[in-house]
Amino acid sequence: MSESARTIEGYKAAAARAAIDLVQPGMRLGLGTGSTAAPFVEEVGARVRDGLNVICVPTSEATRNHAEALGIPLTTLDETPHLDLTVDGADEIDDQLRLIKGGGGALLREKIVATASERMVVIADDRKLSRTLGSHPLPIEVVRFGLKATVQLIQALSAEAGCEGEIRLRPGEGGRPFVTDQGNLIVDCAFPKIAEPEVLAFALTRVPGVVEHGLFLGLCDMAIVAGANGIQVLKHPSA
Ligand SMILES: O=C(CO)[C@H](O)[C@H](O)COP(=O)(O)O
Repeated sequence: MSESARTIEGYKAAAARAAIDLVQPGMRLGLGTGSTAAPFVEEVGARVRDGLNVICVPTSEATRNHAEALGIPLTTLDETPHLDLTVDGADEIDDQLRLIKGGGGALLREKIVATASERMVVIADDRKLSRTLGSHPLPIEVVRFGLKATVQLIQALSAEAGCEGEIRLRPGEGGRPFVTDQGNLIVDCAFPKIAEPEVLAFALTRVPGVVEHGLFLGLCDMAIVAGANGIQVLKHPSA
């Protein structure tokens, strides 16, 4: 691993360590997905081994496997429909704590879990901060049926919402498309500048083949962002 990659991993771990201070005994937690959420899951696992009593809902099968291996008590939203806190990563964060998520393909469960939570806290390294969303392609989860028609409609309605760019089906292993935990596909939309995320989000709700999109708007209460100058905590104006 190069020096800069090691540094980025260090920032992710630092953000995860800072977030563990928000966890209180008895909490119902949502556990995010990705390389920044993973050290947070490790932190929760270490606290559980020390006797912390929490119950957690994972946002993906990968996180479920990780949490199970660490002995973290797990539940489901069917058993525990309301959570106290979800801690997750993000692909991009703007200054209003609007997010792009789904780089790891877990956006649907991540959005369901975040929405079921009293608070959502994002942990990230400072490369994820952005003045205007769009430096990371926007992932959209779509059903397999009618893929071409769905992509064309995403293209047309996104253009009306001021966003144009290449839309690619996310590749998976062995030349096959990537398949989400829900059995759907992901298309990644390279929209260089999403000036009005709410307008684009509304446009995408009009596409029947879209299951969910990776714009997380009004969901994130706080972002813990680590970088060369240490940790910065960004709070949503309403939090
Ligand atoms: O949305 C996600 C997974 O669907 C992740 O939170 C996002 O992709 C960030 O991942 P990482 O922490 O590995 O950069």
